[in-house]
Amino acid sequence: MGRPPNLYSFQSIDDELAPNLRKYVLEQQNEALKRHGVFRVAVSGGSLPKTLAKALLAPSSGEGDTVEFPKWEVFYADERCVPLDHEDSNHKLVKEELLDKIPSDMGQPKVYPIEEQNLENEQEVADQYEKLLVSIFAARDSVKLPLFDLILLGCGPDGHTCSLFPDHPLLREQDAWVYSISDSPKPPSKRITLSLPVVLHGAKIGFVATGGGKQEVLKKIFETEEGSKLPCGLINAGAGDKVSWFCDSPAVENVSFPRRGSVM
Ligand SMILES: O=C1O[C@H](COP(=O)(O)O)[C@@H](O)[C@H](O)[C@H]1O
Repeated sequence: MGRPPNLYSFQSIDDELAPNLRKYVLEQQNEALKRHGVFRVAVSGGSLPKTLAKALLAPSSGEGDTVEFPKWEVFYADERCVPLDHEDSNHKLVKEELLDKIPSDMGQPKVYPIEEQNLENEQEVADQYEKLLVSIFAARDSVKLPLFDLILLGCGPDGHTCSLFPDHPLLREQDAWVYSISDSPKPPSKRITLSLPVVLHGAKIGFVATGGGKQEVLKKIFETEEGSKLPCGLINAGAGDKVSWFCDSPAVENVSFPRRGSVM
């Protein structure tokens, strides 16, 4: 590993974590817009969308602090193979927590959910999503991997992220951009997920992990050999300082890993 990941710890989610997450996301947005006029971001489900909404729906404080939603392209880091209005759908969650709450004068991002045909065939869903990514990320030139400007991830209490689970054979897969999983230890069992190489290739990777329920796994990830082999640990090891963790105090109370101050 080159330089270590950035670990931020905040006392309050509303007053500190969310404004810092906003600053971080908008830094990536502004850089991406300068680079290629579009901001391509992959988002997760779980607890992330709620915190992300707190960050992004706050009023702008001036230049450089504007969320330019119409220039965003939103993809899913993982998705469950269920209809888009099913309560297990990550898209439904992101829609309800964030997209539906965007004031109309801000405009909407372009969102890329999974296709709803053939949901019973998870491999088909993964293939369709990969085809979509190829049409966008490899429209002009062939590329080995899609380059997301930002990938926003959660961390499960078992150290999983996206739908990449501890000790699962998917962690060793290198060839496809999107994989299906039919034996997810966390229900629902059928899902699709970005591959580990795709996540590691992201320009920036931001984790959001909050609450005391994450403390044990974060201690493991940041302090132990065993934890460095968990999916989140593999991303820390493989992507180094491209990775930033946004945590609250209860999540990292006993984690002895150097913290950074604020993003500001
Ligand atoms: O199943 C999933 O879990 C992870 C972690 O969720 P959290 O609630 O512990 O933050 C999430 O990032 C992923 O998108 C989701 O499908």
